[in-house]
Amino acid sequence: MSDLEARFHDLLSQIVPVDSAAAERARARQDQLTKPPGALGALEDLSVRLAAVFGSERPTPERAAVIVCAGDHGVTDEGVSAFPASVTPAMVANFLMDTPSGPGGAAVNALSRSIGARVYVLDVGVNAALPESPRLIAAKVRSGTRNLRREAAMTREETLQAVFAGVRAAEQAIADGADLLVAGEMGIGNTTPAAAVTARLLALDPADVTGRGTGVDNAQLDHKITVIRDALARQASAPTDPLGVLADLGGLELAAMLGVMLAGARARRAVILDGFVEGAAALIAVQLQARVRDYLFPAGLCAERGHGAQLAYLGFSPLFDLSLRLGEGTGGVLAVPLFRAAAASLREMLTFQEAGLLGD
Ligand SMILES: O=C(O)c1ccc[n+]([C@@H]2O[C@H](COP(=O)([O-])O)[C@@H](O)[C@H]2O)c1
Ligand SMILES: Cc1cc2nc[nH]c2cc1C
Repeated sequence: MSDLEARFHDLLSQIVPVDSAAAERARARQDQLTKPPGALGALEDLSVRLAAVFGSERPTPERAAVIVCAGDHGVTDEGVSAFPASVTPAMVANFLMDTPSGPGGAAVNALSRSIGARVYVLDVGVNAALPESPRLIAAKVRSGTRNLRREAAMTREETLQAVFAGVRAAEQAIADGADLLVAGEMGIGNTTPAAAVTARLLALDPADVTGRGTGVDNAQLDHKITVIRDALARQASAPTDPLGVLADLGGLELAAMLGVMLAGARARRAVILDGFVEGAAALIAVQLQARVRDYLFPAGLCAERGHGAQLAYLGFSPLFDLSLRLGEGTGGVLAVPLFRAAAASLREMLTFQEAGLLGD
């Protein structure tokens, strides 16, 4: 076993179960708050899950950070995206650009500013030199993956290097004060590896989990499904080895997001998922270590086909459906105010008894 693989197993074993006693106290408190029991709907369940993560029936998830993991994909040679691969470095430059409104001119920057979340940009595999920036975490493993239609996208070592880059980025965000981590990504072509990983890990037909990504037409969608079928037909990874599936069919930014999820869980922070690409990384995370599931939180249902199957497998109900299909972590960022509100209901609402509203 390589040194990295040994460290990876240590990381998995250091993830402890969430605090179910705190969850029970939070549930009991929700039931006594000045409202009909259950009237805050999904916010109540969210608050109870947050209590379990933070080990308190009065959780305080306030500071949010989004880690946008970026990488390129050799499979773009097959024409699986509506946009050229050059958009990946261009968008990363946009995430880092100084604008009159503040740092970053992309949707994730604007949405994050609107809710006071910090944006970290992590390069694990962009196929171009990037501008220097204090906001860029430079951890390029290689300049994009290999073409997964023809060969394994990454070696196991490359995969683990990208995972640990994600771990370090999450640890940096946590050291800077984040208690809500949003996993986000940028990588032209990455809905193809996300669909391939999902099909293999959930034993589903590629046609059922492959969507239009950035907006491919019907003919391109059929071709994309064929590319994924060819990748699966190489039979180079078994569903019983999720890390092997990630190396074979995944991508560098998927691996980095896995690292963000594992590091977040180890540090007992909540990790908010965005869309379909995050969902694929989450499947790997929970198949490697089932305890991670309780630290992961869905945001909205995204428009990419297959996201619903991922959430169903994970046992999550989405918080909203805004037909988002952008990526970057945008859906996760939009969910942050709901997390703060859910926790505030537990902390700040009075019980009937505290409010003196109890009849006799
Ligand atoms: O995460 C999602 O649900 C999602 C759905 C559709 C598109 N994306 C974004 O679009 C890019 C991938 O789309 P594509 O068509 O190039 O595979 C990548 O940069 C993602 O951030 C992301
Ligand atoms: C412009 C653009 C922005 C993106 N952000 C995430 N994926 C993207 C794909 C494109 C094409």
